[in-house]
Amino acid sequence: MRLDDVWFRYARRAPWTLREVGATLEPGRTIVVLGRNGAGKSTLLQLAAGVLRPTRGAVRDRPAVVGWVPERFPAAQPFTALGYLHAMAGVRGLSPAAADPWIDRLGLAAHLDTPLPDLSKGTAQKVGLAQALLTSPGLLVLDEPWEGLDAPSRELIPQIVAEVTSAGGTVLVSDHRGEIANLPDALHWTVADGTLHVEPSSGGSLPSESPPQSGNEPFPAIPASGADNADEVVVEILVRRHEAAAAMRQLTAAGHRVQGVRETGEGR
Ligand SMILES: Nc1ncnc2c1ncn2[C@@H]1O[C@H](COP(=O)(O)OP(=O)(O)OP(=O)(O)O)[C@@H](O)[C@H]1O
Repeated sequence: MRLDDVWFRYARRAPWTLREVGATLEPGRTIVVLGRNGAGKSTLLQLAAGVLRPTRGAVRDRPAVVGWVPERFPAAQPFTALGYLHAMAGVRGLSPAAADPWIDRLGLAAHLDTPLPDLSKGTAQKVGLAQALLTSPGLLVLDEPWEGLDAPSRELIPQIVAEVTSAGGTVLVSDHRGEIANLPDALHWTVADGTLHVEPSSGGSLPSESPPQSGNEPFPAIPASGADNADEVVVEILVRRHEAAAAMRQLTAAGHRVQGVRETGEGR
C-alpha cells in the first residue's frame, strides 16, 4: 500500500495539516507513528485507514480488510457491547460467534450487557479492538491503543500486532506515550511540521531481512561514525522518548554526530 503525495487539510482555506506525504507500507510490517501532540498522527492514520480522504494525492492499494481502532471509541451508539459486536460481525458477513474468541481474550464477558455509553474508557477500547479484529485485517490501524487499557490488556497489544503481521498484515500504530519499546521490530515514522519523516530503514526490506535487534532496544543502534576529533566534545541531552527520533534527525541535520541512544537508567 502506498501514500502517494498525500496532502490534507480539514477545511478549504485552513492551513495544511499534512503535506507531500509519500510512503510505502509493506505487508508484514509494523510501523509506529511518532510526533508531538497535534502533529497530525491521528490525521495520518485516518488517511491510511480510509476514514479521511486526501485533499490531494491518493492512497493506493489499500488492503481489502482494514481494522480501524480510533483513539476514542465512539461509544455514543444505541448498542450493548454484545449487540455491537454481533452487529459488526454481521456487517463483515460473519456469524455472531465470530466475536466469541475476542470476548474471551479481551476479558469482555462481564460487560456484554452494558450499553456502550456506560462502558469505562478501557473497556470501550477493548470493544473497539475486538470489532477491528473480527476478520483478520490486511491493514490494522491503531490510534494510541494503549490509552486507557490496564496493564494486562496493554501486554496484549504487541501479541495482537505480531499475529497480524505474521499473517501478512500491516500494522500502523501511533504512540505518544513511549510504549514503542514493546514493538521492537517496528519501523518508526515521525510527523513534524506537517510532513512525514520516514526512517531510512523503511526502504522496504521485509522483517526476515531486518538486522537483528535486542528485544529491549527501543531505538535502532547508531554506529559511532569516524574517529574522535580533538575539536569535539560530547553533549548529553535528555529528550522525551517519543521525541527521540525527531531530535536525532534535527541534530544530524544540524551537522552534529549522534553517537547513540540509551535509557536514562543505563550507565555509559
Ligand atoms: N476534525 C478536525 N477539524 C479540524 N481540525 C482538526 C480536526 N482534527 C484534528 N484537527 C487539527 O489537526 C491537527 C493535527 O491533529 P491530529 O489529531 O492529527 O494530531 P495528533 O498528532 O494525533 O495529536 P494527539 O497526539 O494530540 O492525538 C491539530 O492541529 C488538530 O487541532
